[in-house]
Amino acid sequence: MSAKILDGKALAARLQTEMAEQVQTWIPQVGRPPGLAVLRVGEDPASAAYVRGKERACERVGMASFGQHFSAEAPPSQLLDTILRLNQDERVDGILVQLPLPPGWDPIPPLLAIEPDKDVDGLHPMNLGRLLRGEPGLQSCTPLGVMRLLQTEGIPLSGKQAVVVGRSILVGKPLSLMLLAADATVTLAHSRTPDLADVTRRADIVVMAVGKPNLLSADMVKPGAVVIDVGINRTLTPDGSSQLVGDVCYEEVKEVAAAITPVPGGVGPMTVTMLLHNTLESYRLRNRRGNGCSL
Ligand SMILES: NC(=O)C1=CN([C@@H]2O[C@H](COP(=O)(O)OP(=O)(O)OC[C@H]3O[C@@H](n4cnc5c(N)ncnc54)[C@H](OP(=O)(O)O)[C@@H]3O)[C@@H](O)[C@H]2O)C=CC1
Ligand SMILES: Nc1nc(=O)c2c([nH]1)NC[C@@H]1CN(c3ccc(C(=O)N[C@@H](CCC(=O)O)C(=O)O)cc3)C=[N+]21
Ligand SMILES: [Mg+2]
Repeated sequence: MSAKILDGKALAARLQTEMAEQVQTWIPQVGRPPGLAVLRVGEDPASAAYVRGKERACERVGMASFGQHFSAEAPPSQLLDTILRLNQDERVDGILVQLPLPPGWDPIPPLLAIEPDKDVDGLHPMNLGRLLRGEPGLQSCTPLGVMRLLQTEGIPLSGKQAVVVGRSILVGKPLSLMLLAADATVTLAHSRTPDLADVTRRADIVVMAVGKPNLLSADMVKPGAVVIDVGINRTLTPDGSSQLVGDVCYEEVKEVAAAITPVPGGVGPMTVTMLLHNTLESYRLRNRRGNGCSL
């Protein structure tokens, strides 16, 4: 038996089409499109590619993008001043700082400077606190994309054993809180987990968010489990071309799992889509207040 392929790319395309239609109906009521500002520092080629992808997606659904790029040698106060200006800019609904920042740049001051209502990456302590408390607020895009994919595919979470491998503030930790809120029993594993296979073999749902190719092999997966691969790794094939792979031995795990996300085409496109979703949510909240329109 071969696993059902969870097609994040197709779901992302569908959701983006819906959002594009909503944007077109709301622009006349609000008098402007939703706006997203993506801030990038330094010359990391992967970050540059992600930011391009986000800006393209923005334009596809009719949102305005207000990207800015800073040199790694620029004073960090330039980034902070820009954030404070964007906080006040009525055309901007979402602000995000692409991570990681270059060596020597502390991500905490910019993350704290972003107005929580415009924090579409969900990384401000206010929004992380809301997530922890189970209150409404902007939530991190990748975990949100994973949850949306699971829900759309009708995968039950309540009472299930969920194992998340990787405990970053961007992915693993917030995702474990969302799975917990959906009534899964959650285990959060990491590099100091002594016997990872023993932990993952108990799981009904395994999420890999590490950044190590082939870390999850078929013998580590319970037959019939659902496997979500968040990992994005660029590797070289024997013939020297570059290839994108996740954290899962995809070919062998898909023979034991009930369902699996591919890389590319799984979680990645959902991340970008949830960024647009958060920006739209922020736009609606900002324009609902007081002025009698029905967003
Ligand atoms: N598809 C998408 O949309 C996205 C993909 N990614 C990708 O997901 C991956 C994870 O990203 P991110 O969370 O930012 O990464 P981080 O590097 O911040 O975190 C990696 C986590 O993996 C853990 N880890 C490392 N080695 C092992 C191991 N051998 N066994 C178990 N756990 C291990 C680390 O443990 P410890 O805490 O002990 O160090 C850490 O918690 C990357 O490949 C990244 O590119 C990220 C964001 C979005
Ligand atoms: N502040 C911040 N927020 C982030 O959300 C954030 C970040 N920093 N830093 C880096 C990670 C990584 N990330 C991805 C986004 C899209 C794809 C994506 O679209 N992937 C496609 C393939 C893209 C390709 O071909 O290169 C796919 O998996 O199908 C992947 C990874 C967001 N991140
Ligand atoms: Mg993917």
